[in-house]
Amino acid sequence: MPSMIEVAHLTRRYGRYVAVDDVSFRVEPGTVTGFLGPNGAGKSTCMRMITGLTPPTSGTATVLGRPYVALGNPGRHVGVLLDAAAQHAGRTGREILTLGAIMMGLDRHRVDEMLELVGLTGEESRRRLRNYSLGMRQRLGIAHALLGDPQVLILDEPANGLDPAGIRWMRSLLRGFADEGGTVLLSSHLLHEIEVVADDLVVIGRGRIVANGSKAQLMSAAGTTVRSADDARLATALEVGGFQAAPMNGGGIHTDAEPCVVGQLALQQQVALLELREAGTSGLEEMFLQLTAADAREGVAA
Ligand SMILES: Nc1ncnc2c1ncn2[C@@H]1O[C@H](COP(=O)(O)OP(=O)(O)OP(=O)(O)O)[C@@H](O)[C@H]1O
Repeated sequence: MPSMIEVAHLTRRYGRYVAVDDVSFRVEPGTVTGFLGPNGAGKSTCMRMITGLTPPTSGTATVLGRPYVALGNPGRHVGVLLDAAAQHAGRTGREILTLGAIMMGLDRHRVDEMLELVGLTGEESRRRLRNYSLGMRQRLGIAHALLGDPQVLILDEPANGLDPAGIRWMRSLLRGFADEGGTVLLSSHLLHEIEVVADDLVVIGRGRIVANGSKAQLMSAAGTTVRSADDARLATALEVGGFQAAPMNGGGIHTDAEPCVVGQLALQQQVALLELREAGTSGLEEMFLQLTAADAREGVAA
């Protein structure tokens, strides 16, 4: 089956500044792909190029096998949420959805269905957007993206402004969408926000892809965490053995050696182990921070 979204060597320069640098990835049908990167990494610029809002300096992006702008009535194929604040502040939520429905040639009852789906009440739908909280704008944006019953969703930081219950709701909505064969590309600057729902991850730092694969692949490559009675001695033994050994926040060591190797080395060194496990999620977080730390453009000083 062809990829639903295909990005090939996408590059965008602003003057001499390279915001997106030779980015390539694919998003497969029936999956949620998390597009992860720190602030300023180039996620929004990529998504704007995929949806035809920003012309690339070079490279191509296709959705459903065509450039987005070449899709007839694109909202019926691809649901897009790029900036939840970008809607007209003087319109009510209901008006925004109704206009969308008219433009896409949809039955008006879709508007009520979508309002109900995203949990906006009748009263809320009649408020003007300027009086919406960020979370309500996100819900409305998701309703707008889903209005045309698309096969593909492209959502830029949709969890921004949602409370924990809202984030959980959104995850189950997106999971359900993908399980029924839909395709989701979802960006975030926070791993924990999307790792539960993502099947695949594309990690971007300073405009470049720094990791790309299934979550399971990336997790298994995420190494081992160990706590012992003598971390310094164990770390030295690991390094002598050719492995990396980095101290973790709050104690313990993160290493690229497998748990059985760490156990053997600890035995040789007669260092008592207190805890030994595959790093999994915490390793993924560690890897995300390491991969992007050198690439973060903002954040450290903030
Ligand atoms: N129109 C523009 N003119 C000049 N620079 C731009 C423009 N749009 C984006 N950039 C720069 O390109 C870089 C990537 O921005 P982008 O918004 O794509 O990042 P992001 O990963 O989406 O980050 P965030 O999570 O902060 O939105 C940033 O340094 C940004 O300042």
